[in-house]
Amino acid sequence: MGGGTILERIKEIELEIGRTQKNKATTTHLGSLRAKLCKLRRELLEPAPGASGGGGDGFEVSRSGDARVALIGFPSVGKSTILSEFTTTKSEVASYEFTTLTCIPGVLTHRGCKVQVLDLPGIIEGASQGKGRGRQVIAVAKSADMVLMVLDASSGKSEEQRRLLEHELEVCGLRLNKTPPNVTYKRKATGGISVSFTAKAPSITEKDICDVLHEYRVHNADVLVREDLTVDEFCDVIEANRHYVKCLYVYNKIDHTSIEEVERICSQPHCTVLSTYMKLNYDGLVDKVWEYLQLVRVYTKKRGQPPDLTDPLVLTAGRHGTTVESACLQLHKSLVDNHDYTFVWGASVKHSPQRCGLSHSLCDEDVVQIMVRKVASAAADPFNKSTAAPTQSRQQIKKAKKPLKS
Ligand SMILES: Nc1nc2c(ncn2[C@@H]2O[C@H](COP(=O)(O)OP(=O)(O)OP(=O)(O)O)[C@@H](O)[C@H]2O)c(=O)[nH]1
Ligand SMILES: [K+]
Ligand SMILES: [Mg+2]
Repeated sequence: MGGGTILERIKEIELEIGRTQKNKATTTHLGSLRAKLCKLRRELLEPAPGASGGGGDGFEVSRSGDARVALIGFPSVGKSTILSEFTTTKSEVASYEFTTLTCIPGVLTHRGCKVQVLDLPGIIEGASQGKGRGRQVIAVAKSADMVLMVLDASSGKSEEQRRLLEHELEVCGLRLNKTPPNVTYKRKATGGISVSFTAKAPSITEKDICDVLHEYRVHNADVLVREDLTVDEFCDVIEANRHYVKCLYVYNKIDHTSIEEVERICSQPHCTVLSTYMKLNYDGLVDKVWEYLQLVRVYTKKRGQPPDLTDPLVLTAGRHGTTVESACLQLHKSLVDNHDYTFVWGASVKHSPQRCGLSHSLCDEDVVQIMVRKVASAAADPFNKSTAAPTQSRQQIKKAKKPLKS
């Protein structure tokens, strides 16, 4: 035990987990094996100190547009065809595998938003361990707001390939269509371990949590569990570097499958079908992507004028949030510092317009008129460029307004 390469040790532990029957007597052992596995996988992914880290030839494509979608899939499932059909960029399409060797960006414009779509080389089993260009591809997937996992519905291997790819992404710290566990974990300097539950959690016990913490050599920490979670998910909380990404499974080439198969696919969650040959379900795919990205378009308006409906601010729930504050930040930081209130029209308010504070959550197609505090001679209209934005900070203003107590 303990010897061999990281990969060999991972294999060994996976085998042992497979061999160990799950029962009361073995839960501690299984928990500690799981935690060990998590640690080893992290070691595998983190380049050794001093090593180049497999970098250098990563696909650094700069982020542009309002959201980023990555096309992930085995070779020749039709990723480049999709990029070429749905964006104005043409990516080379061919019947042989590994046609695409690098990351090719395109832009999909929908409802006034620009979505960056990235075509990528095909990945295969073992990608997470550096097979092919797997690691670079997965690094791009991590940077995306959404993954389109493209599968070949005509191959008869789509389900197997899907499981393999899910495993590769999982091993690299991606969590598809999951939300971060609702657990607070705080390390401390002293005081030992304290675990409390505010919800029933049949999948994990206090002892499991203590065992995992012990494995991570954590001896002082507060843990508050607010929902049920597994030991693996608790390891995710400790590792704290997981990427929670939406994933839509796109079964392409349905021109080569039966109606029954199409029906089977469509009845599964997070799945849609496509045929680029017969141009089938293009609108369905774009609608799904739009639904998953949950982009919030916010139109700004100046006092006494109609809103500007041509150029929305686009907010994303995952990346920067969808509050009035996020909208202000996209325009200028001073709008947050000097924010007085914002008039909001639209679905996020009961009465239109409604005065809202910075923490108010906006909905798609809301209209906002941001009002800043009147400070000295500066005007309240942030969109009027002829009047300089107030330079005093909120604290300064508060101080100035506070009557002196004695
Ligand atoms: N029957 C059928 N074939 C398709 C469809 N979409 C793409 N193809 C074909 O599938 C083959 C592979 O397409 P590509 O777009 O190059 O696939 P890829 O996933 O980008 O492949 P790599 O870059 O090699 O990973 C090409 O011969 C395409 O013409 C489809 O909807 N139906
Ligand atoms: K190909
Ligand atoms: Mg390609």
